[in-house]
Amino acid sequence: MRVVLTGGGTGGHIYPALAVAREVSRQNPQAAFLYIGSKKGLEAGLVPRSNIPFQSVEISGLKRKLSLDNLKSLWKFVRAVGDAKKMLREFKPDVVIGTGGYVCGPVVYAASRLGIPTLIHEQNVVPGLTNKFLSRSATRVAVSFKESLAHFPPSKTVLTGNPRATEVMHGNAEAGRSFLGVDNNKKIVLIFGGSRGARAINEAVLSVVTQLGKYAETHFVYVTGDVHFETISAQLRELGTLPSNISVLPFVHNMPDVLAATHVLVGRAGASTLAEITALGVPSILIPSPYVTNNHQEKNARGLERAGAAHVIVERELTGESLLLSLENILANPAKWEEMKNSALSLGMPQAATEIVRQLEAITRKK
Ligand SMILES: CC(=O)N[C@H]1[C@@H](OP(=O)(O)OP(=O)(O)OC[C@H]2O[C@@H](n3ccc(=O)[nH]c3=O)[C@H](O)[C@@H]2O)O[C@H](CO)[C@@H](O)[C@@H]1O
Repeated sequence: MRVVLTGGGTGGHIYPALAVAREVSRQNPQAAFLYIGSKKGLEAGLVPRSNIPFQSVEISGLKRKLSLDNLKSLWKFVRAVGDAKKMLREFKPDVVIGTGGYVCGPVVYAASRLGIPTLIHEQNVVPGLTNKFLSRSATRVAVSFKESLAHFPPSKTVLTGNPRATEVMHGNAEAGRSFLGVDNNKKIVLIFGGSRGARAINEAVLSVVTQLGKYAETHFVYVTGDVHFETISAQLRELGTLPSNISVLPFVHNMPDVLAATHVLVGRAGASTLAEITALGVPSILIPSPYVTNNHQEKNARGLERAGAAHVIVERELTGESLLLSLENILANPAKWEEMKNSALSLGMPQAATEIVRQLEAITRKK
């Protein structure tokens, strides 16, 4: 099978595409892949690490108001469709998979124009603009939540879940612990603010970081996000020596292993993160980003909270103290932790990638 993947901007769009690629490879070791992304998105750095060839088209997002910038974006879109068609004619894929973000637009659209079967995957409850636009021409639409079914044409839309759920099931807790240098007798609390890091979470953690030493049975893995790492490191240096039960990292590239070893997650409520922690049954404290379309992260997070899998702190109420209080509530209460774990597991869809590959096979056979 020859597969073109596209999706970009943030990890939440890129990792699902890579997870589908890995599942295709597991089932079909001869499969060949090409990833088409944007040089400006995180995909330009993340995709080459996974040994999938990467090519780029130039694209920018549309603003909601009519403007000169929008005309430029439209022109870029038309040019990117032309560039994508050339790449597709050369690679000759059997199927094209788009996982959201602006860059998917021209690539999936070009594939449809060339008569190549396409599948788009939507990670969020409320679909992004690009996927809404593409759903008219795509062969199949795969969604992560049943609430999203109503946003897409019923005849071609299926509920699969998010393929990252399957990916993290292949993680190895021992490998995660050994990567972090944490032995078996400590519980791991993992803190990260989505794929780009989150200033508000970083500030809350910084304000209480020197107090973390008192939780001697716990190891804190504090992931700042690449762009924030230098600033945070400088601020931490000013605070003097850090407690020994904390590691500070810019980004984690082996998240399935690290998550498999995680006892409690503190983080944003991006769709892929939630798919991962529900598949594994990791209790969480979620601080949804208020800076996203339709406040969709809070909707994602409240779903977990209603099920009893997470505690939600809205960003305006986030302080170092509110975070510690909420953490203590879980760490000091094993029965509550167990309950949250089981509630998270009840929401998990660990077969998602397998189901998506089944859909891919169905649409390529129909070609
Ligand atoms: C601010 C913003 O626009 N956020 C959106 C973006 O989030 P974002 O990309 O932050 O969110 P997600 O939580 O969906 O995905 C993050 C992915 O990056 C991985 N990861 C993260 C940190 C790290 O150090 N290493 C690592 O591998 C996570 O394990 C996960 O697989 O896309 C999501 C999926 O469309 C949306 O739900 C989010 O609302």
